[in-house]
Amino acid sequence: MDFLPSLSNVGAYAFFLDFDGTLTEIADTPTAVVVDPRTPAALESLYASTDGALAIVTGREIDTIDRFLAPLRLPVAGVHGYELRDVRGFRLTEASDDAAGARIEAVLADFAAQNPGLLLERKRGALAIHYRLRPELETLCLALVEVLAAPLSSFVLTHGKMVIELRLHRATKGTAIALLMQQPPFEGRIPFFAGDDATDEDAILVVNALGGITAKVGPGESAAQYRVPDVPTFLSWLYATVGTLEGR
Ligand SMILES: O=P(O)(O)OC[C@H]1O[C@H](O[C@H]2O[C@H](CO)[C@@H](O)[C@H](O)[C@H]2O)[C@H](O)[C@@H](O)[C@@H]1O
Repeated sequence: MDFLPSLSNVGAYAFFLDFDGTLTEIADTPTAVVVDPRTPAALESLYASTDGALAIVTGREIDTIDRFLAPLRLPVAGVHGYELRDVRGFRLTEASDDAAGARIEAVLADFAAQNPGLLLERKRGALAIHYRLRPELETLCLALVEVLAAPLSSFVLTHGKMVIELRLHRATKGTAIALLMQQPPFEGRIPFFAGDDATDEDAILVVNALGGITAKVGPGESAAQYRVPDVPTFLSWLYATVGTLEGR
């Protein structure tokens, strides 16, 4: 896989960027993430230069992204495409089985309480059990979530970076990008996506199919066209891209 080249004619693109592991380094816990102070300014500049064709596409809730990037408020596809904030405002893109989710949440909360270091992240439309501080519990966490999800056809289980997520909906980062690409200011542009994790592959497949550019940040198998070795290198690429725009 080639290294991500610099883009000419940046204004022709629609940018879709993952958050954790792409715009920020992975931290020990979801709340411990630190955003480089240059990043919101760079995103704001890219947003202006593309007439608003920039969205964060993330497993996080939109509110969480707003807090990390404050005071910047960008278009965001949150919880893997379940939440969407675009020119039409905020909406949920799919139905979710919240009643079954509440029953599973109770079991997982109990399990996390009995195993200090495990973190249960409750999101609108998803539950995530983080085992980064207790890596030896990976197999047990996976087995428990599989058992809980097995009787429920409406659930999707994904295994990310030291996290097992149970989605209560069928949206993906790919479906979110496909939706956004059908509306202004994204439509008619060349999609660009960068991401680092397993759930980003849904987005990479859609953007590849739309004739866009895809980049994988960090190691691991990917259908992306280009590779970026790590977060600092991706941020340098982003800052250089924005710097190029400002220097025009
Ligand atoms: O789609 P993303 O923006 O990449 O979000 C994916 C998940 O990111 C968060 O978890 C990951 O990052 C944490 C902070 O660096 C880390 O502690 C954890 O181990 C990672 O899995 C977030 O907490 C999840 O909700 C997102 O789905």
